[in-house]
Amino acid sequence: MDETVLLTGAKGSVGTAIREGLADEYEWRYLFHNPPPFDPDHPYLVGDVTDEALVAEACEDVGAVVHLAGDPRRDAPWDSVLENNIHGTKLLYDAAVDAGVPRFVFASSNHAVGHFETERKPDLYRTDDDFLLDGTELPRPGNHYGVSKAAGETIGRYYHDEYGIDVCNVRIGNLTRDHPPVDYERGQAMWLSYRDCAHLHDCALRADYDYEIVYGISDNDRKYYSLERAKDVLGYEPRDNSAEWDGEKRDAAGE
Ligand SMILES: NC(=O)C1=CN([C@@H]2O[C@H](COP(=O)(O)OP(=O)(O)OC[C@H]3O[C@@H](n4cnc5c(N)ncnc54)[C@H](O)[C@@H]3O)[C@@H](O)[C@H]2O)C=CC1
Ligand SMILES: O=C1O[C@H](COP(=O)(O)O)[C@@H](O)[C@H](O)[C@H]1O
Repeated sequence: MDETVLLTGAKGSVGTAIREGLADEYEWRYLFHNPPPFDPDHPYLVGDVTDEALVAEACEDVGAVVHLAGDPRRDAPWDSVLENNIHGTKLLYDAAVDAGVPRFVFASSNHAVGHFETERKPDLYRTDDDFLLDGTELPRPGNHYGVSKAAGETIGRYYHDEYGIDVCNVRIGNLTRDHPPVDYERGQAMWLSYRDCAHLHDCALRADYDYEIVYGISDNDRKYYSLERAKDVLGYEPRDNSAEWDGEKRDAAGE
């Protein structure tokens, strides 16, 4: 893509994985919540996604938005997710369609479907359990934060149907740098490595689709989220698998 790509939440963990992995692939415009404590390698704006004038400026002459900004806490209070996640996402969609942006990639979450786990855990976190969610299921949020992510997906559905903007919702699992979460079966089932995170977002910026919900995890043996949609529609080719880690990385033979 030759046009500028707006990346909100650019200083956060997911933003860092994308900036580090795809720095040279796009003409980025970063949106930081606060002045960054480093010298960014691309132009940037500073402010809040609920600032309508700021997001209008941020979306000018943009070919795609990757929207990560929000309160990521699983126990985030309702006031915060309502303002930062739901209202902020709605305002950014408004700005994007007003500016004629053709594509919007939204950071959804595993917590949008968290209550599918309630009657199945801990078995579904284990390799010998066949249960898989594939993105066609209705949301079953596990907390108010998950409600806000399901709302973000639905806001995108509306803006896609009403205005024709391409939308990809990435239900991100558990992003951790260098290795999967230790002593945390759920986290190992939904681990997303930094390089797979960058690659998945690269795919979401390049592929052809209309409205999509995909799971954003590495190809973990323990997974209970299907990767078929991400692979078939986006061309995602994950390279990591939490099963290859046991304190340190093991080779394919498990040694
Ligand atoms: N890290 C993970 O494993 C997962 C992350 N996600 C989602 O991905 C996105 C990024 O998450 P992380 O990078 O982990 O979080 P983070 O907290 O590291 O980064 C989020 C960034 O958004 C900014 N932000 C928050 N509210 C804002 C607002 N109103 N206006 C402008 N900027 C604002 C924060 O200052 C922060 O820099 C979030 O939407 C989160 O819900 C979803 C699933 C898993
Ligand atoms: O949506 C998110 O999910 C991940 C994984 O959830 P957890 O409850 O197993 O930690 C979380 O780490 C991240 O902060 C959150 O935004």
